[in-house]
Amino acid sequence: MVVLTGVDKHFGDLHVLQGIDLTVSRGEVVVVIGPSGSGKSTLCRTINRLETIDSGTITIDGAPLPEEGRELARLRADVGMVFQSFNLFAHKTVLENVTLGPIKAKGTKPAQAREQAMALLERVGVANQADKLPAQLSGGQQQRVAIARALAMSPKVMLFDEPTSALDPEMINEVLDVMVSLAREGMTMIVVTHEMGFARKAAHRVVFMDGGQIVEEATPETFFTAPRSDRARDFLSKILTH
Ligand SMILES: Nc1ncnc2c1ncn2[C@@H]1O[C@H](COP(=O)(O)OP(=O)(O)OP(=O)(O)O)[C@@H](O)[C@H]1O
Repeated sequence: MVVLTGVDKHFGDLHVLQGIDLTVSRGEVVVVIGPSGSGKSTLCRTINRLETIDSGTITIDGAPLPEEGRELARLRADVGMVFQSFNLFAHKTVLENVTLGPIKAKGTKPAQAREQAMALLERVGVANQADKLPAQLSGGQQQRVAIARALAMSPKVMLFDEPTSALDPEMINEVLDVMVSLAREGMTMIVVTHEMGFARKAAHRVVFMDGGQIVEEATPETFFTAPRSDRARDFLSKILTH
């Protein structure tokens, strides 16, 4: 379970997160949407400790987020993150990209890490690309490798920050399908996306952010048919007409 209480964050004068309270239960899939600049990425990045917070608390299964050192490495293993840009090591093979984390952070033996990585690559449908370099793969395949890499650490929660927005349209579904299957397997997920099809299919809850605040939360069904706030209504009318 991920719990944020009163999380505040400034970038200089910009108050980018304003008292965020959010609880994500184990096995829950929360989709975060909102206009550009509303703080969605920053929210993800604070949960993964890529950004510090000014005040408030963030806990994962009851443990507060560590600041530094070995504990930070443990946290990085607890939180699997998938970014818009796949962030794979260009000069390592697909297989090495997936084995590296567990070998370094968890001390997993190479043979065991390889076996686990092959199973994960199979799960995301790219096992036949294991010996290639990332640049030899399509964007959709690279993003699926990035998902496998995040899963390799056996995370407690997976964060996705606009995972399909850098992809050509025909590759979006292959990545979303992997995410839907993870959701159905009971993975705890926080997903920043404007792919409303994913939200409808897999989300338990939609969280709408604007101006660094959570303005509204509801089930996808309620949110898409009857948003309560004017800001959410305006936002939905813009994205759904695109
Ligand atoms: N490292 C940083 N330094 C200064 N300002 C930042 C930094 N990162 C983000 N910001 C600003 O904080 C605000 C929120 O950014 P954030 O990326 O969290 O929003 P977002 O909702 O994810 O937007 P988008 O949908 O465009 O990715 C924006 O105004 C952004 O310019």
